[in-house]
Amino acid sequence: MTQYTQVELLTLDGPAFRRVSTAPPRPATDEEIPIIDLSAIDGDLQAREKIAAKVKIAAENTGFFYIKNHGISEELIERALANARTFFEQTDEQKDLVFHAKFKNSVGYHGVGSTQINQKETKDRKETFTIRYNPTNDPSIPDPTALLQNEKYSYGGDDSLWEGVSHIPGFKETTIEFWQRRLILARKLIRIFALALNMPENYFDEVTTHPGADALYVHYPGSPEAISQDADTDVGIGSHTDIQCITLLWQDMSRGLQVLSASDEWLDAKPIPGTLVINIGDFLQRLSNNRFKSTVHRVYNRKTTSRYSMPFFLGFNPDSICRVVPSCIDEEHPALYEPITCGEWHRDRLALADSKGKIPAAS
Ligand SMILES: O=C(O)CCC(=O)C(=O)O
Ligand SMILES: [Fe+2]
Repeated sequence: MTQYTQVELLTLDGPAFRRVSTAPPRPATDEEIPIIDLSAIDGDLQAREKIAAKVKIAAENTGFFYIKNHGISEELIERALANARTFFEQTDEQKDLVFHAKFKNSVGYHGVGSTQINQKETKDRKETFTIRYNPTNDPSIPDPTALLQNEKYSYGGDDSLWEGVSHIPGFKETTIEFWQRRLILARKLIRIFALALNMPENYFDEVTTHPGADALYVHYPGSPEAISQDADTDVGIGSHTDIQCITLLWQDMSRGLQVLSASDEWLDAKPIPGTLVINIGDFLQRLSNNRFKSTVHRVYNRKTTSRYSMPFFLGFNPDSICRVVPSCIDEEHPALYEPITCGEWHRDRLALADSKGKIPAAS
């Protein structure tokens, strides 16, 4: 008989609990985590509606899917990965040149065990390098000056962040280029999500002009020997949901990403070459009146070798008030949530994690 335990999650309304089977993770079926082909995304509306129909099913089911033919070149991804490796292979002193506490908004370096995304589990066994939205790098912003003058959008400490990694050839250029390509792709995807919510495809355009856009390099070190069950730094990243709208994740071939299925079982979200993993975050779940699922996931790297991943988190403009999407409201489904800005939401969620004594590295 299936046995269950519970995962406890931090939410602004107090702790939330999710039932989860104690069985080891199993492979996901093609329905549970489908592969969606984006080759027609720049075609006509009808082609995008077809993609949206597939995204809708995935969003209402597991909340995770893979995308292929997403338009970001393997060459750029390999170049970004090489930079991530070079960065993490440095000495602690070199990595601390970009120690997060030197900058605003937690950008820069967080060391292994310095974060704990799930307070009921163990410290995260990962180190990260984080950048956030910077209007100067956004190809769709004609004049970033006005935005930069506003504290809310100001990236803060940008130049000094790049100074701390300037000894790594091409690091800044490649990191920004990869961020830009994902920002462009994320904006296309959010249009697909608008269609999937039965709204016009430009519905979210006005809230993605200067959106939250956090990009991380993540290194999960290998463990020299099997990690004992009671070690206090065990998992790669504990069970959690992402905070903002959608996540675009590149993962290497190590495996270790596990996703909680609609039937409360852990699924292996195995790496598939040429794909990115897309998942929905809490803010989009909220705007969809819980129609689209922000799904619990975690990473276990219990191998002796390193695992690398490169997530990108899209939010909406930090200052735009967002309300539950009208198509998700009817007499039987009244709006479950008040309007709120994504910035406030993100800040409160990060502060909640911080109040538990652990500074989150983003997401
Ligand atoms: O490293 C991964 O594969 C996933 C990381 C993740 O879930 C996160 O950073 O929110
Ligand atoms: Fe995540």
